[in-house]
Amino acid sequence: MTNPIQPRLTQVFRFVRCSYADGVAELVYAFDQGEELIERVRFPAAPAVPAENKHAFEAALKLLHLIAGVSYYKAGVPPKIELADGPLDDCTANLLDALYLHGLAEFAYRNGLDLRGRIAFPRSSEGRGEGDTLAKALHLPKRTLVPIGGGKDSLVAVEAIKQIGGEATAVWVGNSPLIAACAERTGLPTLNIQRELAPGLFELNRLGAWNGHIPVTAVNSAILAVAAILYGYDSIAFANERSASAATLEYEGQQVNHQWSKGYAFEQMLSEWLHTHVAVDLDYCSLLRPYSELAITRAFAKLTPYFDAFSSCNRNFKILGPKPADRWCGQCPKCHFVFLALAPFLPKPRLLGIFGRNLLDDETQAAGFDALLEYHDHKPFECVGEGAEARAAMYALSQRPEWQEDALIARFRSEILPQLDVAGLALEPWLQPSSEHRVPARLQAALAVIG
Ligand SMILES: CC(=O)N[C@H]1[C@@H](OP(=O)(O)OP(=O)(O)OC[C@H]2O[C@@H](n3ccc(=O)[nH]c3=O)[C@H](O)[C@@H]2O)O[C@H](CO)[C@@H](O)[C@@H]1O[C@H](C)C(=O)N[C@@H](C)C(=O)N[C@@H](CCC(=O)O)C(=O)O
Ligand SMILES: Nc1ncnc2c1ncn2[C@@H]1O[C@H](COP(=O)(O)OP(=O)(O)OP(=O)(O)O)[C@@H](O)[C@H]1O
Repeated sequence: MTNPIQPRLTQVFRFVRCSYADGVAELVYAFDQGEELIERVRFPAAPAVPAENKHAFEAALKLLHLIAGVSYYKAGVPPKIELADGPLDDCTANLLDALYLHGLAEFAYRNGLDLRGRIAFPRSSEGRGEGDTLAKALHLPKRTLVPIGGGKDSLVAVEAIKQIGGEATAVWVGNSPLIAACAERTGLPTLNIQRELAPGLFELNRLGAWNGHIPVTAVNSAILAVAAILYGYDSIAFANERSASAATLEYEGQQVNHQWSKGYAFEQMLSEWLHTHVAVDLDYCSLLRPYSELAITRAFAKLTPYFDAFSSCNRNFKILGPKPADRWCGQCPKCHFVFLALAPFLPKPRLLGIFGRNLLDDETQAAGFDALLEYHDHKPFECVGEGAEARAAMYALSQRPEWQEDALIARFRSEILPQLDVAGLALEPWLQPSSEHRVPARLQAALAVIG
């Protein structure tokens, strides 16, 4: 398919329409008068939507259309956004404005763009709307969709729900065999939803579209909200850690967070939106919200049955292009961080067995670990823990005889540690949960299992 428009010169981004039939949602967008861009989301063996749930389903589908548009909007970032269905109520417009501004903050920063003042979803002039009252209860079955990402976090969430006897389904979006293997290993019922980006987007990329990071967790969340109504689940429990709310860097007064749609601000906005627009008994939360990355790696270190199946290395999850030959590329910030964060909690040979090598005994990886520690660099644009957390893990290893000789630990001791205040390097505070979360009452027992 060809698209003759010059994406960076477009004036209007249009949400053209969305529809659903026979398990397939079609989300349609266009720039100016250009060709339609059609994303499809396939829900396998989807049951018919009962009449009493139709309104909720339509609302969730509409939100998915609005949220998934971020992949296409970013190709041109034109000055105007147009909605075929008319303006949004304040609550919806606030959610979308925030998501596009903060979820695209890394994209904007890396492309030298400033999106402040540019993103304004059309909103109804009355100023009030559906967001002011709760939606009706749908009496959804008491069971949980647990999204699986192939990495450690979602597996910690799965095992916690299993331990409290919660009814749950392991669900994932996309066709990653690695995620499928992890989902299978959970022993839970599984649900695999397929997502096909509009082929026209790749054509736009070839034509020189703006490109960069998008808030993919928001897209997955919206897909799962549709799935919850379709298949009948009263809760969606992500595995987004406390550290995900921390900015990657600050630039001209704006926080840039690679993980914005994994953060608590987005979780609160979306869960409130679902309660007011879809169903008051549909809960959206993160089961790992109270925990730091280090608390999660400590919990994961006990889950040995997953050690030969999981991977946190995002290079596995590319849609296009080559995947790493091994589950762990060993070169990227995720590999660096997960190696470092697991190290305090696993016997060294066990850790080296997972990664097939010792990343902390490889001098060529020094710059990568320095960035994690925020030493001479900012935190990488990746899903990694806070700098202070990485420093605490490094310090803990530097005190252990079995790690002291390794090249990067020895370098930490001689070069970096003398510049740090040891009082701020304890591991223990990172293992304490915070009280901030939106986990519904019936899943709260799972929190005690993790912590
Ligand atoms: C797998 C990955 O990390 N991809 C990021 C990478 O994309 P790349 O161009 O190298 O290859 P593909 O993933 O094959 O994508 C091809 C193009 O498709 C477009 N695109 C893809 C997915 C999508 O949902 N929307 C899209 O528009 C885009 O034009 C791609 O170039 O680099 C991109 C640019 O920085 C990233 O946007 C790709 O990230 C994916 C969306 C992705 O799934 N990334 C997750 C692993 C990820 O970053 N998760 C974050 C969560 C952040 C959040 O707030 O949700 C995390 O774990 O911290
Ligand atoms: N393809 C996917 N389908 C559904 N949910 C996903 C997908 N990829 C990631 N997620 C979910 O998004 C959240 C954030 O992903 P993240 O990559 O941080 O978690 P993870 O893969 O479980 O662990 P790790 O941090 O080790 O990579 C998790 O709840 C994860 O399950």
